[in-house]
Amino acid sequence: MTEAALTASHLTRVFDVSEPWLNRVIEGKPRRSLRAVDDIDFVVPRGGCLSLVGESGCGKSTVARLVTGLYSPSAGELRFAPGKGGKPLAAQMIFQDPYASLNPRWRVDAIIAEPLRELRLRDSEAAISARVAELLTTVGLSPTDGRKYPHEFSGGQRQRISIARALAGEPEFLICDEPTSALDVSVQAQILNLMRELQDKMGLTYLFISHDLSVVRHMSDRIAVMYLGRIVEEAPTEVLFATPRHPYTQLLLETIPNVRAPHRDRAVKGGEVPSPVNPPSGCTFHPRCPLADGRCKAERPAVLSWPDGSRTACHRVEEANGAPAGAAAGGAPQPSALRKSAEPIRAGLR
Ligand SMILES: Nc1ncnc2c1ncn2[C@@H]1O[C@H](COP(=O)(O)OP(=O)(O)OP(=O)(O)O)[C@@H](O)[C@H]1O
Repeated sequence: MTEAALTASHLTRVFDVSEPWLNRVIEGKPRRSLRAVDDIDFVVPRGGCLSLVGESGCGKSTVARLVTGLYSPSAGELRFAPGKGGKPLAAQMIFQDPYASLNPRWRVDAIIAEPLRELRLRDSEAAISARVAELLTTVGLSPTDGRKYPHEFSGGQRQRISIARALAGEPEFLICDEPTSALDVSVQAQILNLMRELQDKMGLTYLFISHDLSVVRHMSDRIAVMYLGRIVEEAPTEVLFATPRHPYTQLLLETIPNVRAPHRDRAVKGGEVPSPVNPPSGCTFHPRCPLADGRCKAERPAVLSWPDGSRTACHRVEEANGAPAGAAAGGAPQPSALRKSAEPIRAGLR
């Protein structure tokens, strides 16, 4: 059993998406709210990686912003374990688009030095320069690259610069929001390998966010699949890939091309994600679910925990499996043992 770095309990974020007051008064329209994150529980194991996966709009980035403190929860809570030396756990974010998140007018050494200066982590210019050079080397760049500007680098190199800047703040916890989705597949593998190496070397904890199960497969100890603001399945990575239980997880897995069907259509089948402003009744996945019946339309499924460490919110899974002695409703999962260091991620990922 591993210690938790972060525990989310009943985490909820509701946005007010009402029209302006005057329009509502004139046109008699009611207030409208959108449950971007709807009562979710998860644990990020210390020194491990939990990935959140799902289609666009399912609430992944909102969770990332809640964890970084950019948004506050509408309900529920986030509990961080203490960091090194009893200090609050230091978290840093790595963004999807390294170009947009790097100031184009600053040289790379100034970009990486900024957290060192702001957090007063080094007390002289010489010490700052030495640390910047060390960080550039750590992420596989050359200390002389510090003299260049972001536009002089490729996408993968820019993401290395973003990682170096994030590491400059000496974080223990990195929140990675689609860090490789703007990169070519072969470069994605290099960045994922670098992130895993850094995790092993520095004992970093990751909350990793992606719409692509194949990207998170090699990074994650556990994977949580989100749909319309809820976690519909959460399991140890190998369990999720070997025995995906939820019909939505199965749909997501079908979109991963494999050796036998490399050109498989990557769109998730079963139609569009419904509007979270006016979500479907019962199980919100029922309009797209090939297994849905009357109960799914009427009744919201509870989250059940299974003896293999997975959790699902699906009536049909519950009916197909019975409710075995080990299954229990609700509650945040326990952090389980972390994966062993695996083979390097190959170019192509899949
Ligand atoms: N500040 C906001 N105000 C109103 N609605 C918001 C706000 N931020 C997000 N939403 C809505 O919340 C839902 C979840 O959005 P979120 O960005 O978290 O999803 P996502 O899974 O990260 O999608 P993507 O991969 O496209 O970023 C969406 O319907 C989105 O329109």
